[in-house]
Amino acid sequence: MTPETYRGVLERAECLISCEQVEAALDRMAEQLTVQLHDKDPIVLAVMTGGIVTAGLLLPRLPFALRLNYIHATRYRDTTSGGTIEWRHRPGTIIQGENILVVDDIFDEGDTLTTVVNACHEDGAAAVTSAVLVEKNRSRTCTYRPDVIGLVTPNRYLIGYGLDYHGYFRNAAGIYAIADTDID
Ligand SMILES: O=P(O)(O)OC[C@H]1O[C@H](OP(=O)(O)OP(=O)(O)O)[C@H](O)[C@@H]1O
Ligand SMILES: Nc1nc2[nH]cnc2c(=O)[nH]1
Repeated sequence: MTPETYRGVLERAECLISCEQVEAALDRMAEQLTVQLHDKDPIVLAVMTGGIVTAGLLLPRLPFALRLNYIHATRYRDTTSGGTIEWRHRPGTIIQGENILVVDDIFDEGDTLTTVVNACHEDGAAAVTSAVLVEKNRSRTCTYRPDVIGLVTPNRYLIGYGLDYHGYFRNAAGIYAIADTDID
């Protein structure tokens, strides 16, 4: 992406959620997760790639024994619309008999989290809890819902706090909706 394009996308984007609001949402998520998991010795699975930002911000807020690992299923692959799920890393036997916490940045159509949670059950997890920073306010065909949700946003294409546009803007400070004219 050229520096001009980068600047233009950011200038045209609308800030929907400030850093302060995201931090407050993370505090609330951590409180709920602490109640649910403080004595469960969970393995946290960050859903790569965007989920590492939410996981990284959440972990220091969780004052109990846990281990960190990752899982990688992707369906957007540098585009703004979802396709078929592609597996890049599935942890397999290490999750057998364990309490799993799956952490992702966004629940949009819901296919990614549904697939990841189902895979954890198939691979023998004792229990699976899920947490997402953002849920879009939209209709969806999947019936699964995350256990813990930080924020609810309008159904627009979002960037920031792990959410990318063509691989960029995961580091944007705040959650922004890109302009309709930038959606491809
Ligand atoms: O609810 P869904 O419609 O399935 O979309 C949610 C998924 O989309 C994004 O992942 P993406 O496939 O873009 O990979 P990324 O994390 O590398 O950006 C996001 O991080 C979620 O995992
Ligand atoms: N960056 C980004 N990734 C997504 N994956 C699913 N929905 C979104 C979205 O709104 N923004």
